[in-house]
Amino acid sequence: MTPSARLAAAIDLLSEMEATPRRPADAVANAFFRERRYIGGGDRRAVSERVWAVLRHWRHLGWWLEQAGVPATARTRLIAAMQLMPRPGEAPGVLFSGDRYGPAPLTAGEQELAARLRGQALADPAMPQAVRLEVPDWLLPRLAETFGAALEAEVSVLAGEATLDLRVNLLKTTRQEAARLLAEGGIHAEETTLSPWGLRVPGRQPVTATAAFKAGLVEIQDEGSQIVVAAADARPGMRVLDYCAGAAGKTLGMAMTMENRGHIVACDVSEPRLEGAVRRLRRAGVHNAERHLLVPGDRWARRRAGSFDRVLVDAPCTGTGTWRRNPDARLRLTERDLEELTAKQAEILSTAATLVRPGGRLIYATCSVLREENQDRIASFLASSPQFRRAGPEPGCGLPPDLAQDGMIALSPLRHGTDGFFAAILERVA
Ligand SMILES: C[S@@+](CC[C@H](N)C(=O)[O-])C[C@H]1O[C@@H](n2cnc3c(N)ncnc32)[C@H](O)[C@@H]1O
Repeated sequence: MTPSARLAAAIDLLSEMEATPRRPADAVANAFFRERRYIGGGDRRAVSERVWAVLRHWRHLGWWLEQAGVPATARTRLIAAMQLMPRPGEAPGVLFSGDRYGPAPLTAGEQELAARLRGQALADPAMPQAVRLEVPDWLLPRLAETFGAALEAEVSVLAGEATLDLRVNLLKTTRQEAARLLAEGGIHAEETTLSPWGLRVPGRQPVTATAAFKAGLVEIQDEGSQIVVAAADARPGMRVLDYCAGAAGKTLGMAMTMENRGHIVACDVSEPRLEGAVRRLRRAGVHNAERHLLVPGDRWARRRAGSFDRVLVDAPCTGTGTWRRNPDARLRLTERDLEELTAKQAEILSTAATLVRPGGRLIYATCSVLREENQDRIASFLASSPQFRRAGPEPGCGLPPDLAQDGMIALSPLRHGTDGFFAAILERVA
């Protein structure tokens, strides 16, 4: 594709995202490229990169368009992005070429906009703090409550780009051997500092195309998510429940720490997500796991009350800790979503708690950085559940010393280089 044709595709993709604002951007992009198989890998990456740069700086770009009195559309956002985040050798006047596959030439108004923004810095001192930090206005006070004096630094890193982390599957290989095999395929990974099973790959590399990935030796999993697996401390021979298992990201990790021995049940209310687990479990060589779809009125949980050594609740949450990967999620999140999610978290936690055996552990985790979903949720659960108390990590579970404070772990991209993750370790004492 010519640079102009790539820009035209970026305008189309961004327009589709604007037309379906509640849909995650990566789902829109996947569907977009599926319908346009003629767009090859390199072009796809270039188009996505341009669109994601807009998503990452959505509020900055919107602010500038508002100052210019120009409606925000896919075209105007991209013109603003080209002027405020210029790339060498690129100019809207040239790329909006009007040729066969390129976008229509700039209108007089768009030319005026381009001229007005040329040479301006993306961030302006007159911008409100929420715009500067690329967060919804209503959320800023909540983030300030979480991060205190570190607000600006923490949220700026959350707005950056994520690392690519792998969890080595010890059921099949060792960390050294996996790193060696990846290096043979041209991918040089470094050992993670917090997770004992992690490898960090610089930049965007095609890990899923490697023999190591295809053979189930490594799984893509953020280091923070691996730390949740360590906090769960699922050991060989235990009965373990992954209550919100999704496509089994953490089930895979726990099956590994269980050395494939004992029994693990992966539950979820979403059939497609649980379905997604099948291939991953097979690839990883896990054979101590079963899946269970939770349906309304299900008696499954009642029959298994008090029977699990470990219950992990990887709760549905705002995902504020994963904004580096999903910058568009910031735009979709509403106050109402947060209210609904905290209510759901409370309900899930109290049901899941009934499944823990006396002496067993309940691990509550989110990929959120908000107190309401994390520390406050645990405080309110403990206030109404005297049979549980916070517990320290078990020795040998793989967690670095001192990561947990009062049985709780709060990871952030700034302090730990991981996604924002929270985990609380609770023990059933009666
Ligand atoms: C954070 S995701 C889980 C991610 C998964 N554990 C992993 O590591 O890949 C939360 C999951 O909770 C599930 N969920 C939502 N409501 C639920 C409920 N009432 N009971 C159990 N699972 C629920 C969602 O379908 C979603 O898959």
